[in-house]
Amino acid sequence: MTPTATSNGAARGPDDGRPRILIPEKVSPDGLAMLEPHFDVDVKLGLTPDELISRITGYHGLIVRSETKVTEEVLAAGKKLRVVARAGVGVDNINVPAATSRGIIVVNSPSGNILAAAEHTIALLLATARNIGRADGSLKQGGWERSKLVGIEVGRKVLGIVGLGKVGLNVARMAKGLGMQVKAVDPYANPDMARQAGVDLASSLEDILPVVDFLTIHTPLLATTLDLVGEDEFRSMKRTARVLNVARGGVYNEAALLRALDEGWIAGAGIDVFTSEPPTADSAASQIAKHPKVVATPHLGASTVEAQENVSIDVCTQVLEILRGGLPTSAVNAPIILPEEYRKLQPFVQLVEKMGRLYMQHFVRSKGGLVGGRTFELVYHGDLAGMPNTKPLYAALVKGLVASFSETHVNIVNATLIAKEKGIRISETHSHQPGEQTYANLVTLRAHAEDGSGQQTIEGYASGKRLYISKLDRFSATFSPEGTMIILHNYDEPGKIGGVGMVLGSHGINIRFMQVASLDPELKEAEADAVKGNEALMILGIDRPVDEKVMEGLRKSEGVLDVVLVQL
Ligand SMILES: NC(=O)c1ccc[n+]([C@@H]2O[C@H](COP(=O)([O-])OP(=O)(O)OC[C@H]3O[C@@H](n4cnc5c(N)ncnc54)[C@H](O)[C@@H]3O)[C@@H](O)[C@H]2O)c1
Ligand SMILES: O=C(O)[C@H](O)COP(=O)(O)O
Repeated sequence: MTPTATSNGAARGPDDGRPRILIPEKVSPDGLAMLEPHFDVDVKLGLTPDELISRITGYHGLIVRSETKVTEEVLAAGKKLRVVARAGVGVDNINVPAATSRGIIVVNSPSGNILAAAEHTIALLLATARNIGRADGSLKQGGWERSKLVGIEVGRKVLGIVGLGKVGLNVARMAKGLGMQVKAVDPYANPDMARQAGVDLASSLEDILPVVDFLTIHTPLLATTLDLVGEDEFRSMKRTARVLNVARGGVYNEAALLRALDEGWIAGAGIDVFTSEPPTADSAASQIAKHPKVVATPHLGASTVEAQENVSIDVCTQVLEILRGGLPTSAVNAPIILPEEYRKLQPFVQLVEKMGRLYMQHFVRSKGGLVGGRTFELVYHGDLAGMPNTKPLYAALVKGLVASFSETHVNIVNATLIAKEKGIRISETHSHQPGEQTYANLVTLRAHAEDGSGQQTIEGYASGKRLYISKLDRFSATFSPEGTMIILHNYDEPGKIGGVGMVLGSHGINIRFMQVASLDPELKEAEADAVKGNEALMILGIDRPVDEKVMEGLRKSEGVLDVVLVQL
């Protein structure tokens, strides 16, 4: 085969035994210099998707930024690929599940560019306030427009931040330095950090929209944050307000943003990211980019010399480590369990992650707030209590809890750090109480309310590879935490099952299984007098997700106290 040129100018053949790394985007040389003594590093800019597919065979590592689409086809063609590194945060351009199924580790740099992204947000904030883009454009065209381009001051104005994570918190600190008042919405923000940064935490987006002069979103793009701000939200803002997006295209609905600008519901926008990049001709994204009330940049949030050095060193260190057989520090998809512990703990890792997800979906959503707080206790019984290393179970709980509100990828390496960042406290108890032999391999998850008002409990166990939930709050049950489920809290009276079956049947929804969980026998006696009849939980496994109409129908069924849709 023809030798390929390496980034340090040397020419080597691909078969000389050294691992090979392909870099199809501009990545800072600082990290690459660490790789070059050990591997063949090929920088090949401007590859088409087909060229990438045909070239990737024979490479052990691939390092990309946001432009390269690492599709299933690319991964399938990369027969020798062991690692895909994202020199940045977002991995939305990488098919992570396909990488996982092929055992390819995906790593990123979660913090290397956050300062750059925060500073870019502030740059857009000031540019929208002072019409910098239009003024610069007009002057370059020979104009001298002063009276048309009078701006506003940002000092003493209100900045609303949605998503007070790494970037959001830095934006908040910088905005305070500009003399702004900062209000933030983030159900999982760390209140201590918010207080220290001088940020008022609000309970909902609706609360802040009418009062903010600027709004900036710093959440990941998830199902729950797609179109977070649409027509209704824009209409509820001040007509003088301006919005900023240095997160991901899609957190503001682009069609709604265009209307809001055209019809004067808001005064302007500073936009760095779009749903398609570069925006396709005539799309809402391209009209926004060209709009006179918009200052637009081509996804430059992370494009500083310093940020590019940071992310390059971050990911190249990990590529080096992985290709030498070590563990990465920021793996997006690495197994959260080490091989030697895998066999014994694997079913429990899945169980505990599902218990975390069930907790977030059942208790948190059903009560409309974070009633259970962030203090958790994991109790291991039976054989599990004797396991010396339960770190994978701890990591699995953090993963299950944060999955519903963050795209942060939790693994055994970063779980403690992420729990700390999110203000989640987890204690682990190895229960060796006598007489527990019958509870071999049982796990109890307890959530303690912050105000001391009580606790919620989920219990589960694994039998071989099968997982079961045996207790949900005050109710005893036996069901597999699998797929889509509806959990109804109801009075345990005759006729309930028929009523619920009718509602689901009328919408053509098949029931896969049904379980009635009754009040824990010990509680039953104590509570029997206090409640109107007995309460029960009805757990229905269904064949597909249902819409709000079905949920509303179930809520209206007689004797139903609460209904929650759970996806596990
Ligand atoms: N434009 C760029 O070049 C650039 C550079 C860096 C990061 N980013 C993007 O910025 C975003 C934020 O990055 P980060 O590092 O701060 O992430 P992060 O995970 O540290 O913070 C995200 C925060 O959003 C919160 N959140 C999630 N859902 C929410 C909701 N519905 N309402 C309110 N808050 C919610 C989470 O609790 C978390 O605190 C990511 O999408 C990232 O890809 C863009
Ligand atoms: O997710 C990120 O890290 C940013 O969006 C930056 O993307 P980039 O590396 O393509 O600049």
